[in-house]
Amino acid sequence: MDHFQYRDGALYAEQVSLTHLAAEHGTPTYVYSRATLERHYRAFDDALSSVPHQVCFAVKANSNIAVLQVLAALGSGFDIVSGGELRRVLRAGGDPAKVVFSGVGKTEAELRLALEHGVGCFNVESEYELLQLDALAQQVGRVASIALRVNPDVDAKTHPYISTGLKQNKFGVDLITAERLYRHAATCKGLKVVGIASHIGSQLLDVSPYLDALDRVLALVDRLAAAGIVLQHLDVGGGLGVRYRDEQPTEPADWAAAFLPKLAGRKLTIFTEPGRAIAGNAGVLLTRVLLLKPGEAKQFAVVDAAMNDLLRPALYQAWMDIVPVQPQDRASAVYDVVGPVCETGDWIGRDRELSIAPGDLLAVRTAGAYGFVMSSNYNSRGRAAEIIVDGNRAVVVRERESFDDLIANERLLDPR
Ligand SMILES: Cc1ncc(COP(=O)(O)O)c(C=O)c1O
Ligand SMILES: N[C@@H](CCCC[NH3+])C(=O)O
Repeated sequence: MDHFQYRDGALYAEQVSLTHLAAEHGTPTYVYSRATLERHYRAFDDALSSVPHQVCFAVKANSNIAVLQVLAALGSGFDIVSGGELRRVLRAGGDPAKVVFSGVGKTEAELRLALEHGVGCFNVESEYELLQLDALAQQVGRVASIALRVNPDVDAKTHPYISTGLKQNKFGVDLITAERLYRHAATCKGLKVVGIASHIGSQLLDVSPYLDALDRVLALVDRLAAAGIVLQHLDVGGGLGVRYRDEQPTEPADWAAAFLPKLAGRKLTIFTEPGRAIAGNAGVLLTRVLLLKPGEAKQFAVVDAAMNDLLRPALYQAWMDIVPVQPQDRASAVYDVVGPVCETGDWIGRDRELSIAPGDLLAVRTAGAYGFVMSSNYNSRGRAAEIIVDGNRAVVVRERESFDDLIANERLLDPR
């Protein structure tokens, strides 16, 4: 359920007409709903309410500063993967003590920044990082709280590009190595061992890979405890899927009910890092039909949003729902909905039956996660505007990039 609903024949975000938003602010534009963000955050918070826990929103899914601000105000922590994401969290009023810092390639500058701001936990993903962090922490006179991100080698049964918990994936360290590294970390002056983390992939529709991963991780937790290394928290990662078409994703309450019994008898605070399940259905991408172009094999609807605005279809062949904002009663046809970018792979949807004409406004649904954040300036296109709706109010959080913005930081060679 989300707060994008039809009323009197037109699509609204909460109480705001998307037709009006597009008329006033242009397209392509991402629109987010505060109420949906809040409801999804609460679904995770409530699902874990029987145990000590911390929900850490995965900033990579949607790093819009107002989105982060809404979540921070609800008490959310954040899962970050770069210094840039840390800056955004701080700017949005997030508490660095509730931040977990994941990532396979943290730079020295990023580690220093995170140490300086006292992030809650470094989710360490390699031996190199562990040793580097210990040295840096000692250098700056701090102690870094750490978890090792373990790679439990389970098949999350998702798209290969978004599976992260198989041994052929670059993420985390295997369980045997992790045990050795924990024993070493326990002796390091710059480190405090506090937890363990695992994240096996994204857009997971079934809880069984989660449960398999958890069994392997808990076996390590118990082996460590027997060796005197007692962990305080278990970070189960994110990854719960959403419905793009007809998927039946597991709800947070059912997901929690499935795994919480496994923790009985252990005193572990649960961390989770959902991104898509919180932000996905909280956003749409508004785009206008530029023209209709009949071809010999296909009819094309050329719209003003392209793969630079929404990469998921081109990158993962992802199916995203495309709906008219003001459906009209006229003949329909089957179109490939494509953007203006000079790539055959630049499509938003294929073989879609739509009743549209040039100038019509379309909404790509479930675009609140991995939408704007994956956008680029390819073909020197300015990035889309971002608006957040709160009841009957709409706030432009980020203006559309102008052509001037695009070249503002570029320099010409001195004349010869
Ligand atoms: C370490 C980590 N945590 C959390 C997430 C968020 O995943 P999702 O948006 O699928 O919940 C990801 C992305 O897959 C990730 O790599
Ligand atoms: N960008 C991906 C998810 C990436 C998950 C990050 N580890 C998507 O759109 O589905």
